[in-house]
Amino acid sequence: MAKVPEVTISSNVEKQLMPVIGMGTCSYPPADHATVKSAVLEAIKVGYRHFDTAFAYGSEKPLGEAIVEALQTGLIKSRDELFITTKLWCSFAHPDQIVPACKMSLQNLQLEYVDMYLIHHPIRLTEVIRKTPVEVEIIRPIDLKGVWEGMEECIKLGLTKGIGVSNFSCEKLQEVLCVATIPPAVNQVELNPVWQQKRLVEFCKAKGIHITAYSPLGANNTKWGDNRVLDSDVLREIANARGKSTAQVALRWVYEQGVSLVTKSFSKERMQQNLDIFGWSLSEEELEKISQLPQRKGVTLASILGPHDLVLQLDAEV
Ligand SMILES: NC(=O)C1=CN([C@@H]2O[C@H](COP(=O)(O)OP(=O)(O)OC[C@H]3O[C@@H](n4cnc5c(N)ncnc54)[C@H](OP(=O)(O)O)[C@@H]3O)[C@@H](O)[C@H]2O)C=CC1
Ligand SMILES: O=C[C@H](O)[C@@H](O)[C@@H](O)[C@H](O)C(=O)O
Repeated sequence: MAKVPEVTISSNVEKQLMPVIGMGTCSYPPADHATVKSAVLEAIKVGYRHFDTAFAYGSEKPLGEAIVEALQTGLIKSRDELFITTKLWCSFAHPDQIVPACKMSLQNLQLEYVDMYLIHHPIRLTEVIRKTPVEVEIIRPIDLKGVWEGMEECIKLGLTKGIGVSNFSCEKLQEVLCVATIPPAVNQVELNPVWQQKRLVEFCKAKGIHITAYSPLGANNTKWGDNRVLDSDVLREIANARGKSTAQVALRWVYEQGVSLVTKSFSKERMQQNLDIFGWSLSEEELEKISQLPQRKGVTLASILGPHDLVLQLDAEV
């Protein structure tokens, strides 16, 4: 079984070890409960120990059930062997609702704590939504100071070991850093060869915030992604020359940026392939070719919530 390297995350209260590759659980079209549960069990079997979920994905419950079963069947000996990340949905991004929302996620997951709790997006919705896009009336700016205090409270109550953010620009991170007693440990953002995020990577490095890349394969075959990564001629040529798949070249490039990554596959063969990116590295020449790829953000909040002014403003920040 593959052993995935770990990265030390040290900007929160305790030092944490996070496996550099995590399994995503957001699928499109949304997978049913049984499919998510069996994919998680398969992922544990092939060596994944880091799982990424969110209230919004509806995958907390099947992930929790898979963990219970993995413990019962001895696939893992203790819950501590896993690194579990979940996220505060925008509908609960209000100071009074952070602790209850975290407790609700823990209940879904049947866990006493998560390893990382992230603010999913820097925006608030005043209602719990059942469908997207949403009406403009329910969109509000987020009270970052109040919300971050709630996140810090989750650590103090032992509900989570670490706290962080997702989809935050340099500007939004700076706002959090100005009010934080406990700085964010992680910023989970879209990052891949066609959206390299050089400025954000530099900024986070300087501030000691660890980046986790999502959609490292460009989220092909989903509503929010496209095939620009997996259909890239440059990546395919490198892959052919190396005897690797295009996906492995993309994931290896992401890993070489000094970040961790969460990628989703519910196929056993691709799960294994996506873990098999160690023991070789890209050459200077290959890195140079990849750095020249045309850049465009793939995942936008407007594609989820609708093209409302505040949402478009956030999408324009990088
Ligand atoms: N914080 C945030 O706002 C966001 C977080 N995320 C998180 O990041 C995770 C991963 O990102 P995601 O957007 O899913 O995109 P990915 O870049 O991981 O791409 C997933 C897609 O690629 C396919 N795939 C996986 N491996 C391979 C391979 N080796 N070769 C060819 N195709 C492959 C999968 O299909 P198949 O299953 O059939 O293999 C799926 O269609 C999510 O599941 C979620 O947990 C994602 C978006 C936003
Ligand atoms: O309803 C909203 C969705 O769950 C949205 O938040 C996700 O699709 C997001 O892009 C993610 O994957 O994190």
